[in-house]
Amino acid sequence: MDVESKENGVISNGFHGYKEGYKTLEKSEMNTGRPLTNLFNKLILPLALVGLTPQIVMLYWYTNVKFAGSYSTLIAHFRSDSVLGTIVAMWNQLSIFNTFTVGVIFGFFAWALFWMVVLPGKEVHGPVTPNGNVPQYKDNGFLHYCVTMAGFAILTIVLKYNGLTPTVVYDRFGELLGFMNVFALCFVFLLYIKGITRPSTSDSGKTGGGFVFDYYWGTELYPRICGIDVKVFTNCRFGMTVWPLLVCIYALKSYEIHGFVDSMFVTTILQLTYITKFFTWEAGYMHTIDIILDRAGYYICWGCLCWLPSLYPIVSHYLVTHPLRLGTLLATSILVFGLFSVLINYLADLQRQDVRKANGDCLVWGRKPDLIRAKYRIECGEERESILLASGWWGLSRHFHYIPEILLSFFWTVTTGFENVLPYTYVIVLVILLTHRSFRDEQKCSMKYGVYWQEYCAKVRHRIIPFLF
Ligand SMILES: NC(=O)C1=CN([C@@H]2O[C@H](COP(=O)(O)OP(=O)(O)OC[C@H]3O[C@@H](n4cnc5c(N)ncnc54)[C@H](OP(=O)(O)O)[C@@H]3O)[C@@H](O)[C@H]2O)C=CC1
Ligand SMILES: CC(C)CCC[C@@H](C)[C@H]1CC[C@H]2C3=CC=C4C[C@@H](O)CC[C@]4(C)[C@H]3CC[C@]12C
Repeated sequence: MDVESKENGVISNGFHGYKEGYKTLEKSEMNTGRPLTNLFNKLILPLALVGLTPQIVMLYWYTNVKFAGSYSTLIAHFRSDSVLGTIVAMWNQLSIFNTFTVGVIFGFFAWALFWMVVLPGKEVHGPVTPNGNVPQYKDNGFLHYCVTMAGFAILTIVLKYNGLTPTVVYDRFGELLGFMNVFALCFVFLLYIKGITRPSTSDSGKTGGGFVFDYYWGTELYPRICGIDVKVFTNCRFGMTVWPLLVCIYALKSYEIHGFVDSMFVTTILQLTYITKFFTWEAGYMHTIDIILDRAGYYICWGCLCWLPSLYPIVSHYLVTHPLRLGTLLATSILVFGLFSVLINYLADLQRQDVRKANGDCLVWGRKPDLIRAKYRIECGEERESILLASGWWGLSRHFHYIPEILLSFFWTVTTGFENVLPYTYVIVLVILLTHRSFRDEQKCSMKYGVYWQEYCAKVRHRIIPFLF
């Protein structure tokens, strides 16, 4: 890094116009050169997502509480009362602006922001951005997670002694989600304005895709407000933290109604293990496309504020009203297979990281690793090198780690049995998300590494499923 100057917690390295492939990818995603495809990508798809997904997250909740977790009953209701009628009736039942919703949501924001600022952490850097900035982070995610879970345990005990319970969040989740939806839609609009008028860094501005696309995609890559990184807050300190809290609240609710239920126990352990794993690796997440490629717009910010809290804990939400006794053998088997899946996913992520850290001077599965020393050029002309691992987990397929990720979600879902499709929504969405993500990530890698990426693809022929896909 040449001259490093600090702009809002993001270091500017002096050579602007830097490119590791990301800028080109962003442009190619927006402009395909085909008018109809552009119209679809820039207007129709973002408009459909912004219009429909807020209703969809509300409908997950509504289907669970009003239609016994059955999509068929919801569809029957759509037929008798119309889709619009059902949605209007759903919103009419909710009073979303009240002291409870404001208190819970802003109280949690204050808690998360406070710990984000005060907890210590090593300074870590994200990759250099298209415009030559190097984002800085304080790696205190794991501490924040521990403090929050401990705080929740203490709050639960204090409330219990006062005849209260945190499961009121389950009882009034529709109101909270409704409020969060309105808040997130406004917040994303403010981010849109901020990116144009008061950007934190030079990785900002309109994309040229029009208002709808810019609202959906965002106008800034790394917005910071009063020194707080917006994406770290929405993705990690809100979305990924609310998920385990909701899982615990739903487990408590189930315990209040049914006592100990093994299916709820198994799904809770599996989800909490996965989330704990995420927080131990939070700094690694700063190198993924969510952070280095996706701007802070509707997709990522609304997604982490509303989509994640509604969809990701859906199995636990469903089990509150559908307790299923699995029996010791089945419960233990699902737990063991699930834990084994998290372990494989974790080991695959770790293997790639370790090989790069050791500059290839290590063993992979007891052998010298098969490596590609991939060269790439940054826009100022400087050449850099990175390692692509072509053996171990990364030699089985190019995104083998997605398989245990999907299997794990299947295992924590199969605890619900096979009565309804609704609890399987997350698994289904995850398969689509990860397949799409593998294409986006490979487009990025291909632009970054060129022939070296082709060499890797020639060595490791399959994208996700060995010998198949
Ligand atoms: N539950 C959910 O909703 C989701 C979960 N996930 C999980 O998050 C984690 C991160 O996944 P994801 O964001 O897709 O990113 P990955 O961990 O798959 O990382 C992709 C990056 O790794 C580098 N890379 C690719 N191939 C190799 C190789 N052979 N050797 C070394 N480096 C390589 C490239 O970056 P570089 O530029 O550094 O070379 C590439 O962009 C995973 O565990 C995944 O399962 C992901 C998405 C959604
Ligand atoms: C607009 C919506 C239809 C879609 C919103 C999608 C986002 C909420 C999610 C897109 C990618 C997701 C994630 C990526 C990687 C992750 C690492 C993993 O270890 C934990 C989960 C996650 C942070 C995950 C969270 C939701 C997304 C950002």
